[in-house]
Amino acid sequence: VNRPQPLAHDALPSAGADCLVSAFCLESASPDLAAFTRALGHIGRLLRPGGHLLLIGALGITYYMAGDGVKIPTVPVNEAQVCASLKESGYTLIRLEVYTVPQDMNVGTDDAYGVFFVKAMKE
Ligand SMILES: C[S@@+](CC[C@H](N)C(=O)[O-])C[C@H]1O[C@@H](n2cnc3c(N)ncnc32)[C@H](O)[C@@H]1O
Repeated sequence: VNRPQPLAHDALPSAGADCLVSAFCLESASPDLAAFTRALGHIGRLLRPGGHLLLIGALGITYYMAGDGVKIPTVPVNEAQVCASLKESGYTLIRLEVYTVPQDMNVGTDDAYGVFFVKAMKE
């Protein structure tokens, strides 16, 4: 997702995909908010105009543990930043839902305060 063309050029129909699903990837693959926004633009190139993006991600997350002592740094984003990044990358937001993580579910594997669920359309 850090590359302008994330997949081989013949991996999808030339018109682009109807729908793309990305879950808990962009905030872990992006070093900062600018890279998060660029990644949204990169994956958007895989979609046909009018195609839909279902994007799921963690809110406010700065790290997650991927195994014993393996701490993966992440970019913390909030709802407003996700909306702004989508707009900047050529999507129309259709729906945004947020799940707030209850305190007692925080067991130390990450520091997200919530999860966002987005449905957006590629312009
Ligand atoms: C927290 S895991 C989420 C895995 C899975 N999508 C899920 O929801 O359970 C983050 C995933 O992001 C993906 N990822 C990390 N860097 C990436 C990159 N530069 N390009 C594409 N995918 C990447 C890897 O597959 C990694 O397993």
